[in-house]
Amino acid sequence: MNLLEITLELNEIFSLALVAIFLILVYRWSFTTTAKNSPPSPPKLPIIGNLHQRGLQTHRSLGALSQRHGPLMLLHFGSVPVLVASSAEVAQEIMRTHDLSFSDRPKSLIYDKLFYNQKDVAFSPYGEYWKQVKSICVLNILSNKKVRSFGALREEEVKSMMNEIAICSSSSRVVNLSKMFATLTNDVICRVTLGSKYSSNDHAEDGKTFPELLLEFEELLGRLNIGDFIPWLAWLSRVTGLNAKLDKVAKELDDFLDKVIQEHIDHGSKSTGEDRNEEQRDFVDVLLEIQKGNSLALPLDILSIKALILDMFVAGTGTTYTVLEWAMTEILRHPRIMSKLQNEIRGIVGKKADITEQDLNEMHYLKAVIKETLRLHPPAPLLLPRKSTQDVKINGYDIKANTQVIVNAWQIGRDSKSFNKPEEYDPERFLIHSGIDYKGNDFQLIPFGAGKRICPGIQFAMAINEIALANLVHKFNWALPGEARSDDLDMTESIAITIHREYPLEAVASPYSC
Ligand code: HEM
Repeated sequence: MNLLEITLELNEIFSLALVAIFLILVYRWSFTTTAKNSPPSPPKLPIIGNLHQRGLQTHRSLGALSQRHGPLMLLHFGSVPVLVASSAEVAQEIMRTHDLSFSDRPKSLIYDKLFYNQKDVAFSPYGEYWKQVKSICVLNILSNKKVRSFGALREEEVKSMMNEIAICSSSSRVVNLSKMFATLTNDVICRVTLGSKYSSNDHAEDGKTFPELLLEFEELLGRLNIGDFIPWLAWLSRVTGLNAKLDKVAKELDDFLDKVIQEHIDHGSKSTGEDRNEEQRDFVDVLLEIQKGNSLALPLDILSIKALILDMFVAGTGTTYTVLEWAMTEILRHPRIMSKLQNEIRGIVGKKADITEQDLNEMHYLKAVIKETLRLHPPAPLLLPRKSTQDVKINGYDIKANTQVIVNAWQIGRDSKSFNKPEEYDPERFLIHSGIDYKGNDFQLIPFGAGKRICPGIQFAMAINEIALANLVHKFNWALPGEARSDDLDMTESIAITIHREYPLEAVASPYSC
């Protein structure tokens, strides 16, 4: 989101706030309609409700509000009731005890336009279609077996990143780690999904690369569309340009996907025929085969195929590389942790040239570093929004059907009831409590969500992150550029659905020889 767009969004919210203040005077502050047995709510304004309290970094604003109103809060975004969960206990009530009642996703103009009427997995309403497409993705890309089968491909891409770093290092150039991580993740997902890389050299018609298009897409996903919450103000999205921008980016990506699918169809037997073994077939091949086989309860149309391909990139790329970005940021800020990690990895790998998956299993400190990064910097701090499908009671409070639900994983990870000195980056805590994991059973650490809607890409993402981070700290010693000290490292977060660093992470690498 650029400055102009942020200003527009702020203007939009600000004008709405002014209108609302006027109405408050008109109604002589007589606007109180919250039901008796609802969870605690901060006071709301007419029309906009609590929209003005979302802030640009919504996880932080909601976190601060929850400190005042408690871990189960009911807000109103316009006319939409929004339940906010900010403790492990409440998250468990929502995503385990009442999981089925909270497994739906809300509708939104943004998701509709970007994901072919929410035909992807992530934004699809709960139901048979969602079950079918989720299991297609798990079976063909995301299962443990599939993730293991991509091991060689992952290693090749990590090697290619290490070579790039070695080149920078030999010419004393600063390494733009953020860019390297984005390319690595994009290349792995491209090869698995589309069969080849579409990175910095492949330009769409207007000169944008595929990763650039994805970045714009991701930024749009994090935008606020007032019309989703105040339906009679839906026209505002046309005035602010949001509608036009959504159409433009959706069209650009649609053209790109058409091109890729057509290439697969044109290659005919080469791409989809039996002469290619299971390992050689990419996700597009598999989806086209499924479509041709026509054996599904709900047939896959071409829009579903495009939505599923897009999901793998949008749900998988930014989320995965942001973990590497924040992990390297934190260990550059904490030299003691960096050297402890290097000692572990160098001790296990010894004089071998390459790190194997078997080696990774022994790297407990590496895993603790990744867990601690996910705790303090969950890539999707508010997970993805959910919606209740029936009336439910939580902690004695009545929650009505059609209430939107936000689980603040960012705030939950910083709860002093669960973690000692929660603001400190301290991977050791996960050596002591090594049983705490992020797979949806320990509600104090839920960067991937939990329950039926849990992220199916955990293994896929962690396989990339572990091998990449292990190689980075094994093969190089790292320092900040110039005279910068670890305390100087900028920690500003971006404003998007996935929280990256606002400014790229840059560092200087010097080769390590054992
Ligand atoms: C560190 C990396 C990742 C993080 C932190 C992450 C996080 C999340 C979160 C928070 C959700 C929503 C869960 C909920 O509603 O409870 C989600 C859903 C999803 N993720 Fe991930 N994700 C990551 C990587 C991936 C990867 C690599 C893929 C695929 C290549 C992927 C595919 C999906 C899909 C398809 C969904 C939708 C699931 C559903 O609605 O049923 N994710 N992810």
